Amino acid sequence: MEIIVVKDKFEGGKKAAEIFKQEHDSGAKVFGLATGGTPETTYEQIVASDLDFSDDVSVNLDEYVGLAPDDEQSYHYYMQHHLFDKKPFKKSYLPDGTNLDDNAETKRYSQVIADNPIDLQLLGIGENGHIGFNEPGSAFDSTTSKIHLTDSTIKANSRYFDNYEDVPKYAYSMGIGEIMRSKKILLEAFGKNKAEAIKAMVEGEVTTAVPASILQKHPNVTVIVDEDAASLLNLD
Ligand SMILES: O=P(O)(O)OC[C@H]1O[C@](O)(CO)[C@@H](O)[C@@H]1O
Repeated sequence: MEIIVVKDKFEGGKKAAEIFKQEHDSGAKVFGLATGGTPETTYEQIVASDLDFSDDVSVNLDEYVGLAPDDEQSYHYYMQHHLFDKKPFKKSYLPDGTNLDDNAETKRYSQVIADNPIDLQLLGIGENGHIGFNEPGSAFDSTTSKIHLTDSTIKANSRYFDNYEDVPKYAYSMGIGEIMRSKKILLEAFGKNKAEAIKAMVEGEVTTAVPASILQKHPNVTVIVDEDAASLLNLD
């Protein structure tokens, strides 16, 4: 695991956008994308760059069950607003939150991922160590599934909603097994509230109690952390 410590999320976004450019220049065609507060500066930098995705495909990690693409809290809306409006891809895939038939939707999305092997997957990390929406206890070989969000995740994400009750309790998420099949993984974390999760991911035991810890077993992971998120690491 390569760890890059940056001053803040702005420097982190710049570094991440550089890595997108390098991978794109060396032939990456399928980009796995994330939502949440963490990748916002990365998308800002990508938008300001000369990167052109018009011949490429994007595959997002997750979507809330029950939210339609035009719902401002949906991850479809987030992606449209932060990236796709300004840097369109040839084709962009996200789980369909309006499909309430979870068997059909998870099967469909797993097929999308199988048909579009991911060259570079961007990840954030939850305070509880989740990647995508794969909460603690998720199997390391999981495929796309409907996840019951933990209280910690609902609380963390309630900052984007009027109140706690409005946060959807379920999400469709790419599985850990599918994330692990990405050729390269780029994980970002900014802020003190991510320090425990980063320490457990990098230096802790590989355990399903910390989903991100499985990344220790992936051959090509780069982690971009600011000084706060890196503050508990034993770096020499
Ligand atoms: O970046 P945030 O908002 O702290 O969220 C952490 C992670 O959890 C999620 O919200 C759940 O997938 C991701 O989008 C994000 O990478």
